[in-house]
Amino acid sequence: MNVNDLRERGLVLLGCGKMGSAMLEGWLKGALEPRDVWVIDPQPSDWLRSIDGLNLNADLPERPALVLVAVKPQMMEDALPQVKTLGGGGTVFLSVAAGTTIERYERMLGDGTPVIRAMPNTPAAIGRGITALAANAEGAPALDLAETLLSAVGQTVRLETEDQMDAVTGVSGSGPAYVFHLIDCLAKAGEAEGLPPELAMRLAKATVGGAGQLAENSPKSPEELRRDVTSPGGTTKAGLDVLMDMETGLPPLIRKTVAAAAARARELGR
Ligand SMILES: NC(=O)C1=CN([C@@H]2O[C@H](COP(=O)(O)OP(=O)(O)OC[C@H]3O[C@@H](n4cnc5c(N)ncnc54)[C@H](OP(=O)(O)O)[C@@H]3O)[C@@H](O)[C@H]2O)C=CC1
Ligand SMILES: O=C(O)[C@@H]1CCC=N1
Repeated sequence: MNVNDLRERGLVLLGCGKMGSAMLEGWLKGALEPRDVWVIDPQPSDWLRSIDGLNLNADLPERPALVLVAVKPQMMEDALPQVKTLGGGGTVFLSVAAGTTIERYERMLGDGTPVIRAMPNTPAAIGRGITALAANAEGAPALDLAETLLSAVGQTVRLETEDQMDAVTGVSGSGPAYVFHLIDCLAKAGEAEGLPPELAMRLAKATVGGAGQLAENSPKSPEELRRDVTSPGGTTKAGLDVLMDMETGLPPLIRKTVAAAAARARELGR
């Protein structure tokens, strides 16, 4: 199966909120035309309504090549029956729902349904996401196509086992929220040190954005890059002594944060 199959047979997007829209926006930049896509969403956004040629809450094609499931896990029981008849064969189901396991889809859609489970993140909205993928045996032949689709919105990575998906969710799926919170905390701390709010926020955003890009592009490890900032007996060392405390600093806090997100993903999957 390849992108031509999507164009010939259609792609159905079940749920088109933040994540579905980020991905659709990426595909419409070149991989697909609006007429190739059927969107099912009870309250379509103004942006969706404005796309000429998009099949919005229209009758579905008989055998679409792929159904992308982008509803919240809690809505799954209500949403999935709308595409249940497409289970059991030629249509591939690609899910981005946190926690919802491949086995649960097989139970809901019937044995033999090709299922790919994926975990993207919201930097997809600017083509800078990363998506992890895992498939059942029937879905494995469609992994190349899923990667092609998802690489329109950033990097992709295949997991060795689906079991890794909840940890991935805790790290990169939810991760952007941790980083946005870090930006807020950094700006608030700057304000507390006497900076005007707008300046503090501008400094915080540029620092996190620039450091993230440097970490991604540099041949040096984050640890080396951190050392480059840290002059002996200087200001950074004073700050890091607080941040890197193994009992009260960031390491135990981030460990607990990621563990809580992964545990919630496992819970949602039940
Ligand atoms: N946001 C993120 O950072 C990430 C999200 N995900 C996963 O993506 C999925 C979607 O999350 P997100 O985009 O944030 O959530 P949103 O709430 O923004 O999007 C879900 C969409 O599904 C719609 N919907 C609700 N019920 C139905 C139904 N019965 N049939 C069809 N559509 C329905 C909602 O409509 P309405 O608003 O009217 O209820 C909404 O537009 C989740 O499973 C989440 O785990 C994965 C990775 C990252
Ligand atoms: O918060 C959530 O459940 C979703 C999954 C990963 C990011 N957002």
